[in-house]
Amino acid sequence: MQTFRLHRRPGKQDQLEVPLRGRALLAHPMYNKGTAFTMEERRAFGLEGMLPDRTSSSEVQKKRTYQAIVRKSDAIERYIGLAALQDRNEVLFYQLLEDHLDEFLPIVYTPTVGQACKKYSHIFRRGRGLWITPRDRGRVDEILANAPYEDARLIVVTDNERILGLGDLGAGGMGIPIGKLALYTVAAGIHPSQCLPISLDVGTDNEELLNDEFYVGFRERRLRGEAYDELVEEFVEAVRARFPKALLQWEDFKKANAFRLLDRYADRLLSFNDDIQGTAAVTLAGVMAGCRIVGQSAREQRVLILGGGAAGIGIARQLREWLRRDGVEGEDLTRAIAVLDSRGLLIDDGKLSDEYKKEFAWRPEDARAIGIDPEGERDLAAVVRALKPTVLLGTSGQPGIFTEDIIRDMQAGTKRPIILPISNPTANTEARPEDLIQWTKGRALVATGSPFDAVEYEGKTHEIAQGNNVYIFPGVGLGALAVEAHRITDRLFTVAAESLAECISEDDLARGRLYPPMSGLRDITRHIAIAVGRACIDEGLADSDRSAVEKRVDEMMWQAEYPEYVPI
Ligand SMILES: O=C([O-])CC(=O)C(=O)O
Ligand SMILES: [Mg+2]
Repeated sequence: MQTFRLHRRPGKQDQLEVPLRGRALLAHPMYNKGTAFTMEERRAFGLEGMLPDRTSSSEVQKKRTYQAIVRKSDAIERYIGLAALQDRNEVLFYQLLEDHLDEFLPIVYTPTVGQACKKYSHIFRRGRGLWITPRDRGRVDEILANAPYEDARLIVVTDNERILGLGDLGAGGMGIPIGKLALYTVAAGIHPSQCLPISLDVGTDNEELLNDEFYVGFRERRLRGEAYDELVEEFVEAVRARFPKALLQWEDFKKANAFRLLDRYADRLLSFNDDIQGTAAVTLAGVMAGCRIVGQSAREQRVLILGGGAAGIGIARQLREWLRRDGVEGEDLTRAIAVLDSRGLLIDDGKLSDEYKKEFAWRPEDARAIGIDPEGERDLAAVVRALKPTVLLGTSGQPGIFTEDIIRDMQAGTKRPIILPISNPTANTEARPEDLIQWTKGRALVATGSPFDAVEYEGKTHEIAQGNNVYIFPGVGLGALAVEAHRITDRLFTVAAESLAECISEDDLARGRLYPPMSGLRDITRHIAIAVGRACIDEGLADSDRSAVEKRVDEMMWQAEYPEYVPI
């Protein structure tokens, strides 16, 4: 493996010692500058004659490339164009992403990334990241040794079984770790060479994929049970041995595996589950903002969560702590949070098979106390009528399930309902913001998981903020890495949620926004990272110097710029 040594020169362009020449340099996505190579660099690195004459300034190169992308009218074509750019020139890719975050985030991330995952085998160009299949049992470490860089600090891994709200997408799920890591670089400045996307391609139960002649993944039914656990175990041990400083983010595992793996490895590996913990923190911050707007405290809230999966239960845990901190306890605490799965309100009637759901199951007498017959109707409509929630959260992936009737029933019990249909991508959202605003005559406070345009209602503009874990995971990751934390806990996500809430201005709140504008993502991430880093030290999860956290965070945040190249 070649060494690229960077020399920082404050006030001047950094210098990079580059061990490559000629074609190898042009073909290296991390170090290729394309037409931005200067005449001196072309001479020094054997590139003369390999590029057209004129050196582009970074500005001109960005402008030209931007136009080449936005010329494509189709979102998936833009995705393909950006992915190709990432594979050709990473500095330029990150410059464009940062300069046009509002425009390109919905391409490299939800919703378009969902489409790209679905079509993965049909649009496949070049592999990125690593795949591990059941055939690699016994030699996972050899696969990790093939990572393009030695110093992985951030690993996002999926087994593809619950990609966004789209379900089992087999090998196509790789788009998600790639997209999440691109955001780690944009938001937290984690250097691209320290990011490693991994797919545990353990097969798929998606018939369409199994029957698709173009399917590029491991064409078998999903590995399950002990064999699955053994493969994951080998994988985790190989990560610990090869990348001892890395943080691992579990992403888009289906609920049972999501909870099991998080619990099993939380004490052995610097790791967290983004869908359980990241989504919970971003939701808490949004609910806190909603309460500030309506001038209410936590203890005045009744929360209904539709979705008993990773996100729903994670949110319930984070909100329960929030209520507890505000003095809610005992039965009041149980009855302040209703979680509904596909069978309706979770009730401990001896038929609940998922262990993690039991935490939030009501006793039959609790249900009766609000007028729900445990043996009778306990679906969304019935529970909304009985509970009169002030906060309605959707993590079910079921489009349109928050109907007009349900929202009207909710509004009968609260003046300004807080409603977050956060399932992704766009087509899986539980309700469209424009409908929610209309049905509630402009009173609902709304945020969604995927991006939506602002809604005009009776001359007023309602901005729809995006309640997506992208506000959280980069800051938690950066903060933990900056202080070399050895563990991640739920408490750090509470800190992240509170720090995110601090970034919302009075002006945002006055406009009904539950989150700050996405364009400030880098500053928000820095703010969260500093708070998380300090919390790691306070909680005994890291041994670093508390007064140095801010400096460490700033040192870690890479900016996508070309250094000057010098030959070794
Ligand atoms: O990827 C996103 O946009 C948020 C997320 O984690 C999910 O929906 O699974
Ligand atoms: Mg996810």
